Amino acid sequence: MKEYAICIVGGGSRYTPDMLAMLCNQKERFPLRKIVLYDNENERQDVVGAYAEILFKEYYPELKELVYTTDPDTAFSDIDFALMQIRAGRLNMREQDEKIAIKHGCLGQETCGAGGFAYGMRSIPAVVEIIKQIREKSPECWILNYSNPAAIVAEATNRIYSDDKRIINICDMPIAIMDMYAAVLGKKRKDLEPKYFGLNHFGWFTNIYDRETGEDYLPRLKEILKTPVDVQTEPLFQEPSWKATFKFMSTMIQDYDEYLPNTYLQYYLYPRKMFEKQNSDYTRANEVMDGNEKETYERMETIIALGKIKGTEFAITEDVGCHAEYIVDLATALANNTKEVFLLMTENKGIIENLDRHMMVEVPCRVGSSGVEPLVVGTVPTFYKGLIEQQYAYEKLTVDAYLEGSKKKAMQALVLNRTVVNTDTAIALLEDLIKANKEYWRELK
Ligand SMILES: NC(=O)c1ccc[n+]([C@@H]2O[C@H](COP(=O)([O-])OP(=O)(O)OC[C@H]3O[C@@H](n4cnc5c(N)ncnc54)[C@H](O)[C@@H]3O)[C@@H](O)[C@H]2O)c1
Ligand SMILES: O=P(O)(O)OC[C@H]1O[C@H](O[C@H]2[C@H](O)[C@@H](O)[C@@H](O)O[C@@H]2CO)[C@H](O)[C@@H](O)[C@@H]1O
Ligand SMILES: [Mn+2]
Repeated sequence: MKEYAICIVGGGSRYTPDMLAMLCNQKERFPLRKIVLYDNENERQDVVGAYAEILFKEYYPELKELVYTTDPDTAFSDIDFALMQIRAGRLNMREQDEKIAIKHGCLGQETCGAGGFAYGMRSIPAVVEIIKQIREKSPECWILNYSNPAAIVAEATNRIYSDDKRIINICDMPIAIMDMYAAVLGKKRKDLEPKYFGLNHFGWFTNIYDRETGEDYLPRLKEILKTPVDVQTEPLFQEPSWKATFKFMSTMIQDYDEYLPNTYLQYYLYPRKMFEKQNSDYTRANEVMDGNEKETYERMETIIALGKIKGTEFAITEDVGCHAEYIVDLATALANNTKEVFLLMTENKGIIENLDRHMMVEVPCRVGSSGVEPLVVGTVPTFYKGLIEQQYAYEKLTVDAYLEGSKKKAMQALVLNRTVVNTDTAIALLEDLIKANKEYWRELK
């Protein structure tokens, strides 16, 4: 079996340790000769790198090469896959995004509304530059992007690298939701086959079929989920904000009982309610910095001090979470031509007949060694069409604003976002976001 070389871009991410564990677990199916970790911050990369040395010595002795570096030329030479998970501006800029939006009476959220807009304007140049550097060194490698806001990054990369069919944008939220469906049905996620349409963080499940019997569980799931369920599928979901998100799904299903919504629709369909729930002094960024990020780094530092993982409480298990699992499954499908179906972002091209052909939709796609083949959806009803078109216009205008350096388009994008709406708010918000993002955004005129 061919052995591959992969690079994790944003190697200092709090998601990297689980991804590395997943690569160890999957070595039979997806054998590797080289793993590269690349980050633009030395201090972070060195910690994850030192942790990876211990992990691979114990769990992946067959691996020929581990490289951890902040040099892009070293990182991107001779690789078959780049898994990208950068956070331009890190979590302290996420905190700014959230708090500036709240100050203006809007929802403060990482990927939705004004926060997602600000993050998008930082992510586009960073991701575009990294892709350019990767293509100089490894023109054929698969680039699998998780970096958020994925909808905006996908729109930008599709416009800027329109001929490059080896860039794939992916999100784990739909499968995290499917893990929850599987749990309440007493099944495994891989027993289920979804039909889904929409944009990233803005979509609906229309059917959940049993892969073996063909039964559609959607009616049963709607009944079950009208009552809030306590989701236990990921340790992270025990945090108060995730608990509240999954709990709120029941309200959405009671109000809209046609399809099953992505959790992120709560922000667009109930922006006032979501705004009222926020704590302007302590947002999700604070929760993550004080919680998951800190714990992840402390865990790696403890392991480095111990010098071992096996035989300790940190020994890796089969279950390393769906974020890592999904991206490694996707890489495996590309490498081994498995033709598995994934929910991915892809150019519409008629898959959803009554929507713009160039829209970056999130739909089921078959994946094999020749790439991504989206599966037909058909037409979508007026309510969903209206919502999607407005949200896509916001995403498109955000990318236009970046490409043209246009303040007018930036303002128009914000007005179109259902979490902002008012023109005076959009203008004031934009001024504050420009000031906060001086170091990251191109100049808007
Ligand atoms: N698509 C999805 O469903 C999904 C799911 C989870 C996380 N994410 C995304 O994954 C990313 C990582 O999240 P996190 O919470 O681990 O963030 P993090 O801040 O812990 O890690 C991101 C890493 O990227 C590095 N980085 C930033 N800019 C860089 C650049 N230009 N070049 C190289 N490295 C750079 C940072 O130094 C940091 O170590 C974010 O974009 C997040 O939104 C996406
Ligand atoms: O607030 P955060 O940073 O904890 O999460 C924001 C991300 O939420 C989704 O990803 C989930 C994922 O669905 C879940 O399975 C698990 O792996 O945790 C992730 C969050 O930490 C969402 O899809 C991402 O785009 C968000 O960045
Ligand atoms: Mn996502």
